[in-house]
Amino acid sequence: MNDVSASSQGSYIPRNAIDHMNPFFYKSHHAHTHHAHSHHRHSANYSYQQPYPDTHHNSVADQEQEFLQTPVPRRLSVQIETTKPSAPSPANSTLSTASTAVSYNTPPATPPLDQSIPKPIEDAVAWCTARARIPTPDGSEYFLHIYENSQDKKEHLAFVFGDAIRSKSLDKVQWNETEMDRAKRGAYTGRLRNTVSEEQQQDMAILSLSAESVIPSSGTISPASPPLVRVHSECFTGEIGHSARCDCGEQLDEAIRLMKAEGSGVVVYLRQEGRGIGLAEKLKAYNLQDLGYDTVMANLMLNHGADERTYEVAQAILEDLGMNDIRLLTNNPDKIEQVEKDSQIKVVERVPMMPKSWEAIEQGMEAEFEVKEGAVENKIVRGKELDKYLKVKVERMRHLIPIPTSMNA
Ligand SMILES: Nc1nc2c(ncn2[C@@H]2O[C@H](COP(=O)(O)OP(=O)(O)OP(=O)(O)O)[C@@H](O)[C@H]2O)c(=O)[nH]1
Repeated sequence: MNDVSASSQGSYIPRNAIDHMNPFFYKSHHAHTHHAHSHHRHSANYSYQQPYPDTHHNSVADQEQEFLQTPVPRRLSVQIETTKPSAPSPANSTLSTASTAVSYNTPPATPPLDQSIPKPIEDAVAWCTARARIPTPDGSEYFLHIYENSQDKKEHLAFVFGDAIRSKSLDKVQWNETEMDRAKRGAYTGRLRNTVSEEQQQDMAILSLSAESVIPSSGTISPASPPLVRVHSECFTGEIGHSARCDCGEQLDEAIRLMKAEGSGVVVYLRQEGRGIGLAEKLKAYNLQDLGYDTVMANLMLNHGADERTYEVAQAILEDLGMNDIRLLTNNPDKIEQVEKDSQIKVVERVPMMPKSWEAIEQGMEAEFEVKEGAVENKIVRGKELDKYLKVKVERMRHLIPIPTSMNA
């Protein structure tokens, strides 16, 4: 476990990060992290580990194959040593690709938080502070819910489709509030109607709500089958930035489309950009990906875990929305485990999210599958970078998507 392997070329990768490259490692290891970490904190334990296996002996394809088979930690659970190891010789301190060379010879200045200190176990609580109707271009609509919570300061969101799904915390009557106060924060059933005349629009003193102002709900009250749920993590680049590096925008659109079609469902939109590492760190990871490292390795090289997301807030939001049995839109088995863990929520069905371009390839429709140049209205993505990213998710992050047979050849 603690042996140090020195390679002739390479970067500072803590040996333990390599030893523990197992997607199940975080959970199984958690119980004894304290001992393990306190040990590592006091022993200089860096190694100059090549990010890819020895380039002198294997072909690039062999190296990639070998590397892809190395399981990865869900979160990085090693301590970075405070004692600086002896400096590598210049020859050992360069990561290079055919066209680029990047110096990488200093250990990270800021060690990650000490995850060996057990956090107090407390249940997350989430409460809805505002809700409003959002009409969409095809004439359908949903209610956007904003949540605060006991775990962080971020504004997590829920897109709620259909009138049957209600937020308990939103509907709760607050002390001294008027019907107008409730209407302002979205705590009404049905729809609000425009009953304000043009003259009244200038008069801010009119703060009452008439009976005609609310149109009662005409929708179904209880959905027939367990509702569709998507627990989605923020991806600025994929959802707003038209990036073809990932399928996040396409997945969000598809989840919304399916829920509109069913007339019911919830997208919990978590502000966990970059699998929890944040946008700035994700951009750094993209630079490493441009140098040839995959999405998992790039995170590890930045001293992050492969996936640092947590799902307690999602559970709390789903519980507030009265969810019990759900059909979860995901390819990610880790997400299913995390959403169900110690909660009332049960994933009774996993609804796969097949990437559109892979679906087209599998159906022999690749030629017909077209992404309009500069298209922004639909977020269907395709391309070599997307293919590589998706393959890594299947091979190293346990994602349950069949790789098109033509890509395995
Ligand atoms: N660090 C990092 N994050 C990424 C990268 N590409 C996308 N993301 C983030 O990954 C998250 C989405 O993760 P995915 O793996 O696509 O999906 P998932 O939510 O785990 O699984 P599904 O439910 O099957 O979609 C979002 O927070 C994105 O910002 C990347 O290359 N590096």
